[in-house]
Amino acid sequence: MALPAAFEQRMQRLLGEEYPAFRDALARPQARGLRVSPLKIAPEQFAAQAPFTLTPVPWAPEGFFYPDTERPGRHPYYEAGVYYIQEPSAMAVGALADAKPGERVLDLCAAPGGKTTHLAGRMHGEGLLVANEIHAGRAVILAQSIERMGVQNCIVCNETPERLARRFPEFFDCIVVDAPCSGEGMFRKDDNPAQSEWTPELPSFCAARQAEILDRAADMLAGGGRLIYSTCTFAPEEDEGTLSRFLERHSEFSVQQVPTPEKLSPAHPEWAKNGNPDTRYAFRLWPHKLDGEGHFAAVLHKNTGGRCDAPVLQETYSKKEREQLQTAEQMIADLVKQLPEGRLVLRKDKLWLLPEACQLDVTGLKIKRMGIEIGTLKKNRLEPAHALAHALAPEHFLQVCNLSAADGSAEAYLRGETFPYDGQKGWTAVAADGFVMGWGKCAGGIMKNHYPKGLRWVGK
Ligand SMILES: C[S@@+](CC[C@H](N)C(=O)[O-])C[C@H]1O[C@@H](n2cnc3c(N)ncnc32)[C@H](O)[C@@H]1O
Repeated sequence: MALPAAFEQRMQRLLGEEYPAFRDALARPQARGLRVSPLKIAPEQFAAQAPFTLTPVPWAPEGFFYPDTERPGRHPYYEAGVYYIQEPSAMAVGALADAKPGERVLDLCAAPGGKTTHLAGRMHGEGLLVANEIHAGRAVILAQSIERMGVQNCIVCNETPERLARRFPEFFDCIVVDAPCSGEGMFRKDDNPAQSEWTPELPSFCAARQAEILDRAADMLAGGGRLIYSTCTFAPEEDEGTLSRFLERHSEFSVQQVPTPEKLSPAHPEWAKNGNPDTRYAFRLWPHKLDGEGHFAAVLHKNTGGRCDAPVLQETYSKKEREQLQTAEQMIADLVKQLPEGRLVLRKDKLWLLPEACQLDVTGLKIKRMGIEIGTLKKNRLEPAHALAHALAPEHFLQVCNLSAADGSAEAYLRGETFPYDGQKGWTAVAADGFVMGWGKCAGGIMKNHYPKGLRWVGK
């Protein structure tokens, strides 16, 4: 693989004797990884029963390598949100963030959702997870990832860090800034435009943008909270450089000394101009030292400051809407045995369930989704949302039709096929080996397929 000459020269200068090993690693195929969602199954349990060859990723307990010859991204379990396909090094970020149930967590640069869904798995549906993406198109993809992974306690927004910071000063316990960067760590990845877009000036451009994003993250972090800064680049002008300049501007922050996860290496303050010595507590992930791409990650601690609350949701409904909500509650009882705790809200004809931590006043912000989408109210019926099928465990549905991934019946469902089914009339959750993929509607011994048309396996 040909690399940009200026990049090679810099890396040769920085790595010295190690450079040939680094260069050789970039010529080898990339490692493949998937991260199991604890919202669906305990990772070790899945590894024991999975139809793939999985070996643990040492720095992320939910993560596993799989061989290049296998395709877990084309499997009913993927569609059911059992795992997320994620580059193995990228899993270090969610592991270091270590989000806890009940916390208020913000993923500020979140699309397509790799880190967000990792954080969500650690939170087990408790607390508030805000996933933000500045680009509208990418925010749609982020919302789809959240839906597929069945995350209940997330607000997905499409905002600038500035506008969010004005709404949520000193609010979050944990903020992840997986920053837009020069992408040098991804030069090896298939179909990655990083290499063709790279110029010698890109790192300083990215570093300036990272500074602005991190400053807004600092505004939004509560005192005592942690800020995780990560990139997928080797450039010290970003990485240690961005961190050092941040620490200069923010005396209220320090780099937290966390135990070094297996295979991760210390960062290099001496590589950055005026590098702060404490940036040695940050981590580098090297492709010649582990099975993964290049990454950088640091955990920062905010030593001073308060913890503020944000205005809560105030919704008022007309008499007609109140009646609609009441009817909806009865119709929900025909779909599920029990919904998680939360407040039902009606937005136009759409019904959402907001867990308590998600009941925030978000007026004026661009919101893509919030809590659990329950369904759409049509004349005298409720059409359940696809998201609802992903959000609940099978035991919560009134009716479940369990297909098998091994005999091809789950795949046939994903292709949109109708099939004979001797079940009760009505909406039925359709699962692959106990992992719910979507809805079907049973009538007269036939299961009508309600897997969304846009998601169907065409030609697969
Ligand atoms: C490295 S990617 C995030 C990857 C994501 N965290 C994941 O794990 O799937 C960086 C993201 O930052 C977004 N971004 C670009 N410019 C930004 C800005 N000025 N403020 C906030 N986010 C920005 C990009 O659109 C991109 O989605």
